[in-house]
Amino acid sequence: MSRKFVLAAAQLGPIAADEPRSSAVARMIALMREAKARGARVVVFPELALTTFFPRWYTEDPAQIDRWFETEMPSAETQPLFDAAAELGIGFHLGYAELTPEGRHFNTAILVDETGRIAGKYRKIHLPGHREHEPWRPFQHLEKRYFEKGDLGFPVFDALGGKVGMCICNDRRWPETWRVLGLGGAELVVLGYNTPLHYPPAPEHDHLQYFHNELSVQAGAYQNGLWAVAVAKAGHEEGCDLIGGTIIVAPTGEIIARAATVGDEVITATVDLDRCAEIRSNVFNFALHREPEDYRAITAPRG
Ligand SMILES: NC(=O)N[C@@H](C(=O)O)c1ccc(O)cc1
Repeated sequence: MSRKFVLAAAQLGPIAADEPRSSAVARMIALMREAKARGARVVVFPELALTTFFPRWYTEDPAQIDRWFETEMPSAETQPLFDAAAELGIGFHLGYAELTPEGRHFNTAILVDETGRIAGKYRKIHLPGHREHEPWRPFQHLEKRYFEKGDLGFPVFDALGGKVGMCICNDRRWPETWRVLGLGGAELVVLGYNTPLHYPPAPEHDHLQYFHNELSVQAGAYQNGLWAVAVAKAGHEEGCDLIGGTIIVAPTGEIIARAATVGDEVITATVDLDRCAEIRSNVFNFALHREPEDYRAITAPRG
């Protein structure tokens, strides 16, 4: 399989609380068709792409929470996305809230290959925000309340003719995420995000939200010599502004495609996985230049 292909990122605009899954899926199928028309082998959708970003609301009622979660994948409502992908012969990445048969809740993403097979699955490890109701905030960020920490590590999968790593949203801000994926051999990292423009604990940083997104993804790509795609759910959603800024980044750290709106939008770029060697055989040749003996502090257990 060729290691050079067109990658599409499909940014989603806001999803209303009362918007049915079927509507979000229809929007994604339209974007998938556009991606295919532009020659894409795979299309990357954001974190929690089937619903509104529900951790912004506090509830103590489990039923109110569980309605945002998927108990099967595909389900009757998401099957059309799988059918469209199989018909078009295109892979996709989808973030969703996962409720397991054992009653466990995860912030999850899957990678589906061109044949419709689930080739990879990841459960978010860095859960941001808080656990209890904090009424002083204009909106909540209750990921620590509604999700368990992921139990699948930072996985790298054989897909798209190469090695694909996965992480989700807040994970992108942590260098450890990227390094573990890089050490796992990832040549492309796919991730989605929901990032509010307003950061209530430090509003003086609001104007830096786009910058910090780019800084994190560009650094992760460059320092590990891999391609990265970061895809937003964006726009004014239930009174909360989410940043856009969907980007595709080369192993050199350069942004080679960028969304121009905060709505539904497809961006594409030609990705050549062989270009990882430009960095990985040189400045970040891990075998030659890494000095793990001196990195013990970052792997020490929490003290
Ligand atoms: N869905 C996410 O993981 N979003 C986070 C992030 O973008 O890191 C995040 C968490 C809390 C905030 O107040 C802002 C942003």
